[in-house]
This record gives sequence, structure tokens and C-alpha cells, in this order.
Amino acid sequence: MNAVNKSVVVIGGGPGGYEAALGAAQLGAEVTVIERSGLGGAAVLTDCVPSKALIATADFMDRFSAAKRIGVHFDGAQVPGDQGVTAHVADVNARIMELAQAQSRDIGERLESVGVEVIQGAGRLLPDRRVEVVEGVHEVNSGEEPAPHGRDHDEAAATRVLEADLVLVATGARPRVMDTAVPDGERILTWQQIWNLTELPEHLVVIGSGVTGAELAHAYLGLGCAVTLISSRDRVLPGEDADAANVVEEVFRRRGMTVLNRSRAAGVRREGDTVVVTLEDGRQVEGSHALLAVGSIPNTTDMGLEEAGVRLSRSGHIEVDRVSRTSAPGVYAAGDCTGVLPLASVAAMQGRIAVAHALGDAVAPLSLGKVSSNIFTDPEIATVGVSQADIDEGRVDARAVMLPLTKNPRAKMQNVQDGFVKIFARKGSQTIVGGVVVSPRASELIFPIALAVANRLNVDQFSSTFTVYPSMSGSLSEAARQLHEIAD
Ligand SMILES: Cc1cc2nc3c(=O)[nH]c(=O)nc-3n(C[C@H](O)[C@H](O)[C@H](O)COP(=O)(O)OP(=O)(O)OC[C@H]3O[C@@H](n4cnc5c(N)ncnc54)[C@H](O)[C@@H]3O)c2cc1C
Ligand SMILES: NC(=O)c1ccc[n+]([C@@H]2O[C@H](COP(=O)([O-])OP(=O)(O)OC[C@H]3O[C@@H](n4cnc5c(N)ncnc54)[C@H](O)[C@@H]3O)[C@@H](O)[C@H]2O)c1
Repeated sequence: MNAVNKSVVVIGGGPGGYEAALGAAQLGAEVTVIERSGLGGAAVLTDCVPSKALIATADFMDRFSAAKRIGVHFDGAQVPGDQGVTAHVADVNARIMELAQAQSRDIGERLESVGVEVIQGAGRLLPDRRVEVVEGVHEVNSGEEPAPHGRDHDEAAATRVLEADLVLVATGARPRVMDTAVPDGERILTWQQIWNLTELPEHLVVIGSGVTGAELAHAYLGLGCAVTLISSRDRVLPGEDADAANVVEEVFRRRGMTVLNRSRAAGVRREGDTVVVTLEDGRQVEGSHALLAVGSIPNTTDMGLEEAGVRLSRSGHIEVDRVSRTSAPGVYAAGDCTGVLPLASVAAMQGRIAVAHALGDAVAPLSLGKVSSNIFTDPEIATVGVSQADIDEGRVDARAVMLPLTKNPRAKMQNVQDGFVKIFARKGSQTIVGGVVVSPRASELIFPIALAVANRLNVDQFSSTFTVYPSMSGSLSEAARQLHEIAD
């Protein structure tokens, strides 16, 4: 299709925004991206990419400790039994920030190469698909609520109004903070502030055991600091497969993390070089640093959205349909500001769908049933499709087979002690509708199940495909084989 005479303005240069911009440029539209922090968004600069890089560093260190268990010792270690490995957090963070900046630059070059104009500044929606831009604004993501048009620009900064056939709002979200736990950027931190640390916290208290809290608690434990994880629910990762979350919680405890379940933080205060977290039941937890991981709020305030006819939900998220349309004609939205499913992959897909739909290209509506996602703990938890809860609560008529990895020959060789694979197949048709993998590199192992779900393969098609011997994927095949129903 040819969208040569169409103009597209994108507010926000994260995965939702920049992927849409690339898609629109490919279709021939004239595209402008307005970004107030940096291209790549929070995903690249402070959240997804840096946290995965930190976890990769922690996992790398963990391999030194694990070496002992398979009979490998470092003769130079100064303390007997110690593998002599320490993390220099200033160096670790400097490398991670460089990596993030490099990725941001790559995105900028890609956008430039396809003719997308990028404006450094803050955007605000006006009625009738117009966008007001204050140029030169530069906001650093930190967890503080940014002024809609930024603080960090001089009053004479150029303001202009752009008109577009399609406006895409992809402004993301920021860390939720509590009035009783105000981040100071030194010892009470949001996840966007940890990259300024120059020393490893002695004792980090992580508040919130959702995906962000669990991943970062795992990372800092691996880097060598004492970690207390405060979980308001019965177990960590309350939204995830219960069997998987239980494995990860057990591993956390075994490695020395203190996990406090059914413990809700009421507030955090700083006392000199310590922080004191008060729980709602009156208990107090002391640490050297506190990390708030208590959820996010969408960047949708004071952006002119409702005045321009864009409906927001009670949580402040932009309401969209499955092709990313908002309630205002010609205005679309993608990513975390919509609250549909806060993943970089979903943001990117929503953005691509939006421009394809608006510019008249062929498009399939967003299908969340096929989204695979991964929690980068050790072991990792990867999931796709329907969940165990969907089956247990009667929403899907399916069966599950779960196989522990301890019986898998490759897992034994690699000293994998925890984890399992689980596959869900619909009763009768035996179509694979979902699965869970808990193992090292589960993020890679989930792909065959995702392929089966997306292409509606049945358990016989899946299990009759050769797997390598010995391999972890052998357990996937075996689980599917065990799901085979014998015809009456
Ligand atoms: C710690 C952490 C780890 C994560 N890890 C993963 C992971 O491993 N895998 C995964 O898939 N997802 C992960 N996520 C989720 C992922 O980061 C988000 O889903 C993703 O960032 C959403 O992309 P987005 O484009 O909607 O928003 P963002 O990436 O937040 O980008 C939005 C951009 O809009 C800009 N902006 C906002 N308002 C304006 C304005 N008025 N004018 C101009 N610009 C504006 C912001 O500066 C920002 O750059 C993680 C999240 C967190 C918190
Ligand atoms: N690997 C990944 O793909 C990845 C990583 C991080 C985040 N994400 C995305 O971001 C989403 C949000 O995750 P999140 O963990 O940032 O937020 P979340 O809202 O899922 O979890 C926050 C947790 O904090 C708890 N909490 C809130 N107030 C508390 C208090 N006062 N004391 C103790 N606990 C409290 C909540 O009960 C909740 O369990 C995820 O669902 C995921 O989609 C993805």
C-alpha cells in the first residue's frame, strides 16, 4: 500500500512508538517522533534492557559459585572455598548505561535511515489530530512525575503545533511511588535510579514481589548483597503460574534471600546510612537501601487526552481496541500507557498494528493468547498461551502434564537442579494451547510451545518431531507424548 500523502505523529519513542514509526515510514508515510528522554524509551534506557543486562552480570557471577558444585575451583581464591569474585557496581552500571545508550543510538540511526524526523521535546495532544510540541525538553526518567512539558527547558523554547492524519500516543509508564516512601535517589530508590549506584548495597530491601521486584531481588542477590524481599501476597510472583513461582521462591530462600510473605510495606524512612521499612502490621525491616517495585502508573496526565476526546480508564490508562484505536478518531495508542499487557513486545506489536490499520495495510487484531513472556530469574520462568489458572477455574477445557527437569539427562549433566516443563492441551482435539518452562534459558525453550500454540499443533505433531538427544527440549516432547489421549 502507499501512504505517501499521509502524515503520522508519534508521541513517545519507546518500543510502542519507534516500532510504529518504522512501520509507518515503510508504508510511505511522513513520520515525526517526539521524545522527551531518549529513543528506545524507558524500555531501553532504564527498565527492560538495563535490568536484563544487570541480571546477565549476576548470572555470570553465579557461574563462578556454581563451578564448585561440578568440581571446578579457582586456585587463586584467597579465602578457602571462596571463588574470589566480586562485583564492582560502578563498572557494572557504567557498562550497562553505555550499552543502553548504544542501543538508543542504533534506534536513532534506523529511524533516520528511513526518513523519520525525531524531535527532542515534549508532546501534548490537541483536538483534531494536532500535537503541540515544546522543543528541547529533556527529562531523565527517574520515577518522579514529569511536568507534561518538562522542567528542563528554557522558557523561550520553541513551541509548535503539528497536524497529522494519524497521531499515536505511546508515552509509557513510570514507577509508582508511595507518599510514605519518597525516593531520594540515594538509598530509597525506584528501579530507574539504581543505575547511579556506585557501590553494592550491603542489604537491599526490595518492596514488591511482582516481576520487577523478583527479577531485581535475584540480580542483587547474585551480585553478592544481602536481600530481603517484601511480598504482600502468600508467595512471590502472585500473578504467575503457582508451581513456577514456588520453585523460584524456594531457590531464593535456599540461596540466602529473606522472603517475607503476607507483608505489606506501609512506609520507608531514611536514618543516616540505613533505611527502615515499616510493615503494615508494625514490624520493621532495616537495610542499607530500599528499592520500590510496587507497580507503575501510565504517563497520561496533563497531556490533553480527555480534552481531545481520548477516553481513559479509572487507572488512567488509555482505552484502546484490538487495533489500537482510542475513542478519538485518528488517535491511536500503544504500549504501557494503554495497560493492555505491559511488555516491550506487546507495545511494539500494538504500535505496528496501529499504523497498519490507520494507513490501510492488511492487519490482524492483537491476540494476547499467543504472547510469550519470560521472567529473568534463575531459573527463568517462561510462559505462553493459557495458564494453569484458566484450566483450574474452568475457563479452558484442557489437561496439563508437568515434568520435572531433574529427570532430564542434559539437565543432570548441566547441574540443573530446579525446574520443570508443563504443557497444556485441549481435551478432545489435543491441540496445544499453552505451556510453562522453568529452567535456565527458559526464554529460548518456550519457542517450540509458542510455535505450537500459534499454529494450533496437536500433541502428536509436537511429539513426533525429532529433538536432539540429550537436550532439554526432549522433556517438552515427552510432556506432549504423555498428553496423547488414547481414542475410545
Ligand atoms: C524493570 C523492568 C523490566 C522489564 N523487562 C521487560 C522484559 O524483559 N521484556 C519485556 O517485554 N518487557 C519488559 N518490561 C516492560 C517494558 O519495559 C515496557 O512494556 C515497555 O517499556 C513499554 O514500551 P512503551 O513504548 O509503551 O513505553 P516506554 O518504553 O516507557 O517509552 C515511552 C517513552 O515516551 C516518552 N514520553 C512520555 N511522555 C512524553 C511526552 N509527553 N512527550 C514526549 N515523549 C514522552 C518517555 O520519555 C519514554 O521514552 C520491563 C519493565 C520494567 C519496569
Ligand atoms: N521480564 C519481563 O518481561 C518483565 C520484567 C519486569 C516487568 N515486566 C512487566 O511489567 C509488569 C508490571 O510488573 P511490576 O512487578 O513492575 O508491577 P506489578 O504491579 O505486577 O507488581 C507490583 C507488586 O507490588 C506489590 N505491592 C504493592 N504495594 C506494596 C506494598 N506497599 N508492599 C509490598 N508489596 C506491594 C503488589 O501486590 C504487586 O504484587 C509485569 O506484569 C510485566 O508485564 C516485565
